[in-house]
Amino acid sequence: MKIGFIGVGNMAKSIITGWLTKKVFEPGDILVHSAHRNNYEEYAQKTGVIACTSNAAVVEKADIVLLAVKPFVLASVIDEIRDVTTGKKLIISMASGVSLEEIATQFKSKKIPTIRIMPNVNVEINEGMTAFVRNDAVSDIIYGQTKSLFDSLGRTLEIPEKDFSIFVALAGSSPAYIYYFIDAMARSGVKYGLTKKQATEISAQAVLGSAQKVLAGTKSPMDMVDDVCSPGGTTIAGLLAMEEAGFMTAVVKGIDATVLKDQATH
Ligand SMILES: NC(=O)C1=CN([C@@H]2O[C@H](COP(=O)(O)OP(=O)(O)OC[C@H]3O[C@@H](n4cnc5c(N)ncnc54)[C@H](O)[C@@H]3O)[C@@H](O)[C@H]2O)C=CC1
Ligand SMILES: O=C(O)[C@@H]1CCC=N1
Repeated sequence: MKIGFIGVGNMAKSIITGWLTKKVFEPGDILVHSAHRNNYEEYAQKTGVIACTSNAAVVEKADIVLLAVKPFVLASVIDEIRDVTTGKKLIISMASGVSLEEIATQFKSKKIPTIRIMPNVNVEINEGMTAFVRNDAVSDIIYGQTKSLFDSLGRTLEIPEKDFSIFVALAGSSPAYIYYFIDAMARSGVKYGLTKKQATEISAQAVLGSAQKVLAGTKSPMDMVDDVCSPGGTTIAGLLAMEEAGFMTAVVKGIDATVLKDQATH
């Protein structure tokens, strides 16, 4: 099976790395094309994936085509590939804020099997979180096969399309917020004399262990907060100071802004 990428930016490269690591695809089964010839040709030389000379060539040669361009470019890309896209090709879009209906309108056909996904950059280390929804042209078999390709990149979840905006906030965009939190913790460590490297490792490991404990699912996060807050201790002092600075409100406002921005793309 050949898989093609239109757009070879941050997200496409993260997915390709995740698949090559797990040997889900060989480099020779991956076709790429993007707007910047120097970038994608050099990338193809480095990784062994196949560089195509146009977006249409990717569609002609691939069985599955991932549209990995920014949302505002999607319409012009579909204009370029419409004539070579038949019902035998599976189209996967990861563009935030662009619905399946809008994609079908752009293709001028409801018969193009299309899956909308929302991955995150952590697919690069096979620890991603990817949401899925499909249109009526995608059979159960194709859908199951496609989902298992993404299962190799981390966790996957089928959700209704109406929930994609909140999913973007909680999983697509949130790695940036979590990296930012880790960096803020690390800077505090530097303030107290640690090197940035030490402080970053300490903070990242604390986030990783905490996330794994939440996913283990024995207790709610709030119960675990209580377990760490010894009466009269350091943690409750720190937590209350963070709340005074608006920690919970800052997070919720950030998620609200992400959702609104995603909805504004519709
Ligand atoms: N970066 C992220 O963490 C995530 C991104 N996404 C979605 O993934 C998509 C891609 O995002 P990024 O990889 O971050 O963007 P990017 O800017 O890193 O990459 C975009 C790619 O599209 C190419 N491109 C631009 N115009 C083109 C055209 N006419 N034909 C072919 N290629 C063209 C560029 O050369 C570049 O390789 C977006 O729709 C975004 O919403 C979804 C989830 C997470
Ligand atoms: O910032 C963005 O628009 C994209 C979508 C999710 C992550 N990055």
